[in-house]
Amino acid sequence: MDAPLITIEEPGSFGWRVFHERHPAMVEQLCAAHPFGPDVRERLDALLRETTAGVVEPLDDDAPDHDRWEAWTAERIGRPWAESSFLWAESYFFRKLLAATGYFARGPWRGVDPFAPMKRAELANPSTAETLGALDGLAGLSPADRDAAVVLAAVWGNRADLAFQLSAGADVARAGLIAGSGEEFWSLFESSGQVHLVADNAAGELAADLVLVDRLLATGRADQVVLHVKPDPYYVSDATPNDVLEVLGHLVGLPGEAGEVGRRVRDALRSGEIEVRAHPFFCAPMDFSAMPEDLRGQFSSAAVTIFKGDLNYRRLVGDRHWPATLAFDDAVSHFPGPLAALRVLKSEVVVGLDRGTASALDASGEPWRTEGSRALIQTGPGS
Ligand SMILES: O=P(O)(O)OC[C@H]1O[C@](O)(CO)[C@@H](O)[C@@H]1O
Repeated sequence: MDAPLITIEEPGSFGWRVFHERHPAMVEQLCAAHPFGPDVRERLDALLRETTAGVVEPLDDDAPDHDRWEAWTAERIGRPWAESSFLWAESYFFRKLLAATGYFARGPWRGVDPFAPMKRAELANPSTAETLGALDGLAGLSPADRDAAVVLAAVWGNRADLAFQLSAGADVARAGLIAGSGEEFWSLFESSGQVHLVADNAAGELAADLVLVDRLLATGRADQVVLHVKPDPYYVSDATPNDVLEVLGHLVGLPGEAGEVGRRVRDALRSGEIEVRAHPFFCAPMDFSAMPEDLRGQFSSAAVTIFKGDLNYRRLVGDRHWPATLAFDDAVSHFPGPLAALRVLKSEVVVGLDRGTASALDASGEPWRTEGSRALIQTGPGS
C-alpha cells in the first residue's frame, strides 16, 4: 500500500507554512543571536528566496558530506522547490542553512553550531531546572510508577511545560497520549540486551532521554545502550555529539537525583555501557526504509530500538498522507527488529490510531496533528 507524499506546494498547508512562515522567522532569530556579517545574511536571504520561490540549486561548498548530498539531491536539481516532498525539502533546507552560515567553510563560523544559543537557553531555562529537580520525586515512587514516569518524561521531553510530570502520577502526560502506554513500552524489554535510542532534540529532551537510558541500564533491561545523534546541527535543536557532552556536563553539576543520573551516565560512557554514534544517514533527506546496509546491520542486532520525536517518526513510517488507522506494524515492516516510537505530534503524518480515536480527534476541529498537544507510544516487532 502507498499513499501520496506530504508536500510543501499547497499554500496554507502545514509544509508550506514551515517554509513561508517558520523558516523566515528562524532566520531572523539566528541573525539576532549571532553577529553575522552582510555575506552570511545575504546567503540566508538568498536561501529563503530559493526555497520559497525558486528552483533547487546544487550545493556550492566542498564540505566532507558534499558527495553524499550530491547523490541525495541529483534528481531534484533545477526543479521547483514547491514540487518537493516536505521531508526531502526540509532536510535539504537545513543542510543549505548550515552552509550559508559558514559552518563548513574556512572562517570564523566554521564548526559553529548556529542553533547553540537556543539549545543553551533551553538548558538554562528555570523550567528545565524545575523539571530536572522533580527527578528527586522518583525515589518515592513504586518501580512500576517510576517506569511509567520515566517513559512519559521521555515522550514529552520536547514540551518543556509537560516534561517530567514525574511525581504527580503523570496524569497530564497520560491524558495527551492518543496511542499506547508506558506498560506497552516496557513490555518490549523481555530480556537484557543492546538497546538503541535514536535521539531527537538536545537540552531538556536529551536530559529526559538520558534519564530513560539510565533506567534501562539500572533495571538490567539493557546491558548496553547505543545513543544515535545527528553528525551535524539539524532541524534547529537536534542533538549532536557535542550536545550530549553539554547536557551531561549540566546534569553532573546539578544537586540531587539529576546529578546522580549525570554521574552514572558519565561512568557508563567511560565503561562503554553507553556508546554515542552519529551516522551520516541521520541527516539524510530520506525515509529510514532507505537506510544503508551498515546502519541496518546495527539495528538488526539490537534487542530494541527506540525512536524519539517527530522527525524520526516521519522517517520511520514514511512522510505520507497515510490513513491514521493504518497498522503501525505495516508502516514499519521495513525495520529489521523490535522498535518503539515515542513522539509528540508536530506534523501531519500519523498511523496506528484506533478508528474511534481518529474520528474523535478529527471531529474536535483542533489542529491535533501539528500543535504539539498530543503524543503517542507505538511499538512493533519490525520484520
Ligand atoms: O523535534 P522534532 O520532534 O523532531 O520535531 C521536528 C518537527 O518540527 C518541524 O520541523 C516543524 O514543525 C517538523 O517539520 C518536524 O518534523
